[in-house]
Amino acid sequence: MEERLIDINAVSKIYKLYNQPMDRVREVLNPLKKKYHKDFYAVDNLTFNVKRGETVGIIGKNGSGKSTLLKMIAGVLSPSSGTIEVKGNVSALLELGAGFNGDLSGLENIYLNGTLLGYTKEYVDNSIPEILEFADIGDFIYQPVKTYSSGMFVRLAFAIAININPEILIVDEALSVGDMRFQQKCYRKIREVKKTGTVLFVSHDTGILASFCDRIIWMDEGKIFKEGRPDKILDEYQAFMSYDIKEMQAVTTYNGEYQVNSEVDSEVKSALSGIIRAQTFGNGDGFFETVRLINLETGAEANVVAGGDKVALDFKVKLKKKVDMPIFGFTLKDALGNSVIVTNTHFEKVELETLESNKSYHYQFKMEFPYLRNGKYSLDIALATGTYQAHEQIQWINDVLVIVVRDMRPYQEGRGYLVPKDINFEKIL
Ligand SMILES: Nc1ncnc2c1ncn2[C@@H]1O[C@H](COP(=O)(O)OP(=O)(O)OP(=O)(O)O)[C@@H](O)[C@H]1O
Repeated sequence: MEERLIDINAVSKIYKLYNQPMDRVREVLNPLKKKYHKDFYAVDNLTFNVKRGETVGIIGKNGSGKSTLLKMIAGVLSPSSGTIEVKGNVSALLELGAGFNGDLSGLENIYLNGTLLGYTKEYVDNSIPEILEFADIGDFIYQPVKTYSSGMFVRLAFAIAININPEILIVDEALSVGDMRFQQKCYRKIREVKKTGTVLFVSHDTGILASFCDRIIWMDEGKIFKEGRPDKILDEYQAFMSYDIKEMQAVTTYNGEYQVNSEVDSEVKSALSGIIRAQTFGNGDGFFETVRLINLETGAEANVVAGGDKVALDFKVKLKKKVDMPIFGFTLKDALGNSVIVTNTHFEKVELETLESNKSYHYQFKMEFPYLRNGKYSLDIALATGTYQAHEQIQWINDVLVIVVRDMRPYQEGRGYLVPKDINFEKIL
């Protein structure tokens, strides 16, 4: 059986909320023990576990209870009810500078933190060279940490947390402060921790979560609202954050039945076969009847494309009600859900007529397909009404199309996102 490193059972954290500060005193002094407070559940009866080798991302809007949960796992806060069992040493990066004494130098704080985490002086002595190298803040290590910039703070905190070989690493949004190079260095280290232990992550960066996490827990009002694989949960979360939509309906993908061209090899076939069911949301005033990517030279449906192909995103919509100020748009995403192309009729400066009720319309976005690295991509399509700044979704469909990009030249593995069409290498004399 896989070993559980974190076991959380019916955990709640309740805060007493008073309407005014005096109510707290009134409550203490009241001879009849009258209540002057309301119970507020920051974390409400949560149960889940995390196994060794698993990385779990925690998402949710501000105030949904993420930090409270991580603090309880880290042992900084105690739950009001329920049990938390943690096996192994925990290293937590919670609020910036938590656990630091501002008047002590960086070096003294390393010892202070080491002791707080239960390590001997010898152990910390041995870890010092690695910590200093990782933090890379030079002579500032001898200065009081209250003089540090927020970036320096996080460098030192992370260097300590990661270099004492934690089995459970908890990172609460802290990394967003460091610069890009430092972040990359941290992510490499986090991958190492993941091999033998577990990492719990709070971040608003869905790209990072998609590339790191095996599982996402979406919290809302102190409860688990949804949990599952990143590709399933993160799209819905983004829709929720942008449009306040919590439930998407499942629809069958429009291109679920592929007529895979016989020249296409088995690798492409298998990429196309694992298609996820598309999900949709909107106010229901209209819907997409068909969505296809067409190769304009052959006229055929293009499930497999290469950079430079002339293609059209061809779609038909049917309106149930009249739609003023329509906007059509699409997003092409890579396999991790990162947006590669985002455009719409507003960006393309297209003025659209009012769409009449009970009518169907047929449009195409035509373009030369960009030169992207080989792989599987998916496409979202949407019809909205209003302006770019303030609009309502008529229908948005996630992952309506899955597209495989194939550059037929040999040895295309390991390329960056964009593959320039022609790069000439010249010797300058
Ligand atoms: N000491 C406290 N007393 C009363 N309420 C608190 C206390 N600490 C947190 N809360 C409340 O608990 C809820 C959850 O807070 P928490 O910081 O865990 O949310 P979060 O999901 O981490 O938010 P964010 O994304 O803003 O960091 C919030 O409504 C917050 O106001």
